[in-house]
Amino acid sequence: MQKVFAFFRSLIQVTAFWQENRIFLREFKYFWDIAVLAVIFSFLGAVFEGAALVVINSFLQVLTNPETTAINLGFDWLKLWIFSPESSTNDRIARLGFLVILLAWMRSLFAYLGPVYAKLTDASFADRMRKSMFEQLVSLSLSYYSQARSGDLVNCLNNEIATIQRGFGAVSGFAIRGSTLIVYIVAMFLISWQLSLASLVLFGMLSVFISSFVVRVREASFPVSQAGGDFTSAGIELISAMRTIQTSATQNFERVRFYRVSERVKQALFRLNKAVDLIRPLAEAISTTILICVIVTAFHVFVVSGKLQTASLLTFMFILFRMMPLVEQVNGLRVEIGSYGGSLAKLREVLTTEDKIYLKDGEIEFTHLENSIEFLAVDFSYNSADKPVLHDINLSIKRGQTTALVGSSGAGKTTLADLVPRLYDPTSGTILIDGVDLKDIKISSLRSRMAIVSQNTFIFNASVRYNIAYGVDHVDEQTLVEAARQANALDFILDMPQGFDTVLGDRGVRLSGGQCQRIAIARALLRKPDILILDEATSALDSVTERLIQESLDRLSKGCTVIAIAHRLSTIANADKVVVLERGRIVEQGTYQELIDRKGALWKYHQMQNSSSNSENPEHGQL
Ligand SMILES: Nc1ncnc2c1ncn2[C@@H]1O[C@H](COP(=O)(O)OP(=O)(O)OP(=O)(O)O)[C@@H](O)[C@H]1O
Repeated sequence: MQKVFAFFRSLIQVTAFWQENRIFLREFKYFWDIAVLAVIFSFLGAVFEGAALVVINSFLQVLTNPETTAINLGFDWLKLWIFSPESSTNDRIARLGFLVILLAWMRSLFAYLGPVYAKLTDASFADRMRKSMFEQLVSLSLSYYSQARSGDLVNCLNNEIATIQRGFGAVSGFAIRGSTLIVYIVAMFLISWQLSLASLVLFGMLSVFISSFVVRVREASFPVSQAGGDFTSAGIELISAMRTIQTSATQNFERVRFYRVSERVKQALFRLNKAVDLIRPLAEAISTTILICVIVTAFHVFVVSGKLQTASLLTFMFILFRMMPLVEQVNGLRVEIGSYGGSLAKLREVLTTEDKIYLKDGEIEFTHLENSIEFLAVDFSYNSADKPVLHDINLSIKRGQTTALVGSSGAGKTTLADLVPRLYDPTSGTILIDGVDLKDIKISSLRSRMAIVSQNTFIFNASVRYNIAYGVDHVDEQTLVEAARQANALDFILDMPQGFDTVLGDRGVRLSGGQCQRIAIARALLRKPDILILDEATSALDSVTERLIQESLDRLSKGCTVIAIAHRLSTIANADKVVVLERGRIVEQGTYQELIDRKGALWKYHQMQNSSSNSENPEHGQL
């Protein structure tokens, strides 16, 4: 039996449909039971509808010809109950009427349950898609984000998934209406196979005709997704850059740009809708023509010649009339499903794993640094097509020491520091941590023992409490207050309207640069890191704030192994080791005094900063 299952599974897996859509289809395993119930309920609804039609046919026949008993109800016991010899005509009509009512109520019950479960299936599918997107986004290497547009990703999360949910709804609607249609067809065949065959051939031709439009609609859906991504990007950029836009008085320039993207969305949607909307009226006109032709032919050929009773023709027409909107809906849904092609392609592009870089997790738990972190002949480039950003880095970072990275802007200091928490993997060479390859260490254990304090610390639009305790479980009030105190942040937090419960706004807009940094330091203090990466602020702070921050950084650094990215030489005079980088290469390393005495690169920076601070321009006092 298992072999049979395996055979079918492999058969399904090699089909082109599975290959193209497996990213979506495999999600079924999470909600297959709901999907199965939706299909069963919908099918039962269709079965009861078909049964009601057969009984209505009998009901009409008995009404028009009360003496008749030559009626096929499918079950002998049912026929015996309705047409029992002692029953009067009134009894038969009443029993048939009761049966019609019962079947109609059963149909209504399942016509309710079917769509409810179908919609739950759609919602479960969208839920799975959102969760898959999350899993994909958090497991990708950061280098992916250097190339991806955040607008495209937000558009996928928001609009494309909602669109696909509608598409999935269309598929289940297609299945539900399709199964009802099958039941109608069976009922039609029971009345007259000749008429049914003729109708089927005609409706089949209509279906083939519509297929050519589905292709056109699918093609028109791709520009809609592209324009949607462009528009979301433009929207995100507009809101994030509002300060720059207002201060640079570029509203007019931005208006032209924004209007142009919005216009592109309108045009793409117009072209898609033009293709979609053409089909319905066309299909309606063709269906009506088919219907009238079938009725006229049926009347002349079958009723006049006595091959079909008037009651049966009436029922046949009744079924055909009920079938017409269904046929239109099924065809409409086919077109609609085609229109989701662009969204499916976009989501597939994001969720595909084969063409993306992931960091393979290691297995060894990291608890603390015992000896050193060693960089051995490390090269790194952000993308294989780009030039390397780091070349032949050989460096030893000793436990408990402060290693300062110095160099001009773009020299590669941040990139080098980012390799330690494994935000990226070296393109070649190795990084060892206490002799173990960094790639063999469990990433979460490594990162949980590290803290990064940088000028770009992300502040969440949540309370001060949430921002400081971020990523640490169960922090009591006393520890929280103490961390804020140590970070010299307590005074300004208590001055805020709701103290630790004050919400800080998007990206911490309600905080000054210096306050953001102190929140970041408090966050790092709570983590009690073993390894600390400090990316010093390049923006000038007033001397009081600078002293407060330096003080809190000194407290934070105590007992840690520190990698400090320095922009002002004054902050690294006490470092155990200074590493000077130029264009991605280490040009010298040693203690601060050794390098100054050597009169090399650091000495040149030293001279530059001295002369610029003498010229009283603090901006020039930085590397
Ligand atoms: N995410 C990225 N994708 C592609 N290239 C990048 C990325 N981040 C940085 N770079 C490039 O890598 C080089 C080194 O950048 P890095 O940020 O490491 O320099 P830095 O020395 O820290 O500079 P700064 O002092 O200005 O912060 C630069 O040329 C930069 O353009």
